[in-house]
Amino acid sequence: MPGTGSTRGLRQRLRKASSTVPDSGLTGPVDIPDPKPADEPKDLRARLRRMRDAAAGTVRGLPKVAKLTWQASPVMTVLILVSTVVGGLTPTVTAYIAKLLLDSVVAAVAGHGSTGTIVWISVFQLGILTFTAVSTALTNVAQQLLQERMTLTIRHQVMEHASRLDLAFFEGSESYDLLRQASQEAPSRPVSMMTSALSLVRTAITFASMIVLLVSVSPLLAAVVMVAPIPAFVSQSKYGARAFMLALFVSPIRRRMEYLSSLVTTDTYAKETKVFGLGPYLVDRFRRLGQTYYARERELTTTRNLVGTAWSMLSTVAGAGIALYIALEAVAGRLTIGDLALYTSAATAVQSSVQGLFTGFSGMYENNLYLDTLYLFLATKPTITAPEKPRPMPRPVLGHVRFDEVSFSYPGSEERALDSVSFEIRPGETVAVVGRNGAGKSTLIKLLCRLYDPTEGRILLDGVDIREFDPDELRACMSAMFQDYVTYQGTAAENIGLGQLGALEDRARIEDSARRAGADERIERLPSGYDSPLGRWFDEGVSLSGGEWQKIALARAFMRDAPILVLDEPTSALDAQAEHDLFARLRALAHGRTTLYISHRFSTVRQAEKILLLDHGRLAEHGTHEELMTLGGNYAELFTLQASAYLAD
Ligand SMILES: Nc1ncnc2c1ncn2[C@@H]1O[C@H](COP(=O)(O)OP(=O)(O)OP(=O)(O)O)[C@@H](O)[C@H]1O
Repeated sequence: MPGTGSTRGLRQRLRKASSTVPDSGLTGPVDIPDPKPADEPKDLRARLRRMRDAAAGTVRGLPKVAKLTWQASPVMTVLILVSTVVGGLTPTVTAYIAKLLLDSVVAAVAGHGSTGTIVWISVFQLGILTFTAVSTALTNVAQQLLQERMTLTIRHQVMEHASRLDLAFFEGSESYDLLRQASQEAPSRPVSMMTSALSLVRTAITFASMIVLLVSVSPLLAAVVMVAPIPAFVSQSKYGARAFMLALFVSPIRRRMEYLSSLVTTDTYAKETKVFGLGPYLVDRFRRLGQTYYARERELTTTRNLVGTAWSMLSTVAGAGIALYIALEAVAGRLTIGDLALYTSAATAVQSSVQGLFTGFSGMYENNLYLDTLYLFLATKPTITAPEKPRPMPRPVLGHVRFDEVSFSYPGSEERALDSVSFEIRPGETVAVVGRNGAGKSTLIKLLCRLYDPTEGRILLDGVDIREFDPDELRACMSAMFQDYVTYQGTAAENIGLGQLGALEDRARIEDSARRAGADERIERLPSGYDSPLGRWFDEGVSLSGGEWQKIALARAFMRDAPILVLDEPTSALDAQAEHDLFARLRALAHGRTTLYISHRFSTVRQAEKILLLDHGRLAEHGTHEELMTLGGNYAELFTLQASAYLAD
């Protein structure tokens, strides 16, 4: 099996697996590479060496899991441990009792044994069986409860950690897989890992105790039992590694299939898929991907099982020969009938132990891989944190903003989204940011809210570098509405109230914010007013129009009585009247607070006290509308372009 579970190795494997299918699934080939790894070990020794490495990596992962399990419930952990040891010894004890029983029956038949002994052995056998049944039931209960508890604990940890991570983590494409796996796949893994590890221990105990028992009866038998499963072992080790590689290759294919499926089955995409007639095409792509995936899986599963069976037939034939030999030995009186029975059950138990060792081990290996993603996720540290001694926020915050030679590139990108941008916004000023698509307007806002830190330069609030404040406190003095605002599946009141958690239940304030955003009239017409559920998750949820949703998002931004207000295209979905009304109100609303808004509509832009024009990340022009028009530059050109569209003739 490939490599150990080091963090770097895991990242590489994840990347390699996702790069096996370069296309999005929408076009391109639908093939899956042959799961036969290029560096597949050629001989048994190499395979064993690789397995040993993998085992070492997997075993290293155990202490962490044991700690997690112990933290979740010490009692259940002990219960499971005890039952594992007991469970491991049971087959051996049962086989030995069966041998004793047979021998005493034979002795009694021959006339030199007592029925009393037989009764005692039977009672003992019943005791063992009852004990096994009870301990199995208890283990199942403990395992299920532990599973639930661990899943909750880990999901809680993942959520808590995710809520602390930077925006960069969520916007980066590499982190996507990590977050998905950590939140969806990992929570159930620690218990599975423990279960696999314990079943491995149980199997090992059975194996060892059987061998010890057999050695005491006949060392030759013990040797035979150990040698017989080797062929099966060989084939398992070969195909186990391939199955793992296939699972790794298949995971990106499955993700693409999920995506294709969601395009056809999700309401948000339904309009486009219907109008563009994409349905049959997407369904066909899904089908073809599914077929390839199935063909690979079928090939491997069939070969694995057929070859595996052929090899284990060797074991079976050898086993049958030996059974015959032992039977003859028993007839000759050199072994007892009990020994014969013992050999039969031992051979079966050891054979299935070998199988169990593999299943247990590959289970652990796989679980460990997922757990690595969990640890990797939990080890991701946010970079935007409060300094050791954060500077207290000024009281009151005046809202004096200064960008000082600010440059910024997104992580992993060479291009500068902002390039040496310097400007100043005086307290209470209303500033509009304009520029073509991709000019860096939204980026500027993200930096101001400290969702990212500048690569160079600094941003000052009331004369202090914003990195000196606690980011949470800084954000508490800002309110924002983003381009891709959230439409919460909640009531109208909740949708607005979430803008200021402390006032989530403050109906008067919520209604006031709605009024300021121009959302009040629509909300009052809803069946249950502010208590009407919005969105389609609810049976009676109301579907709002794009503009109506935007007004709700604006109302949420107005909930906060913040000295700095940031709005990214606040009127993109509003009708002309609503936009006009909003800006009329905004002037009153913005009074005394610094307001920064992005807009492509020059009718609203011209009302700002200052206009910043970004061009390819650089601040190309700034000034009032009149100043920029007189300048006759880019702004004047864009403004005239838009205005001329209205005055075509
Ligand atoms: N999360 C991100 N990771 C990498 N690059 C990004 C990211 N977000 C934006 N960019 C890039 O940064 C540049 C500026 O993007 P930004 O969103 O600031 O533009 P914008 O002026 O707001 O555009 P628009 O008018 O279309 O909203 C773009 O070239 C974009 O491709």
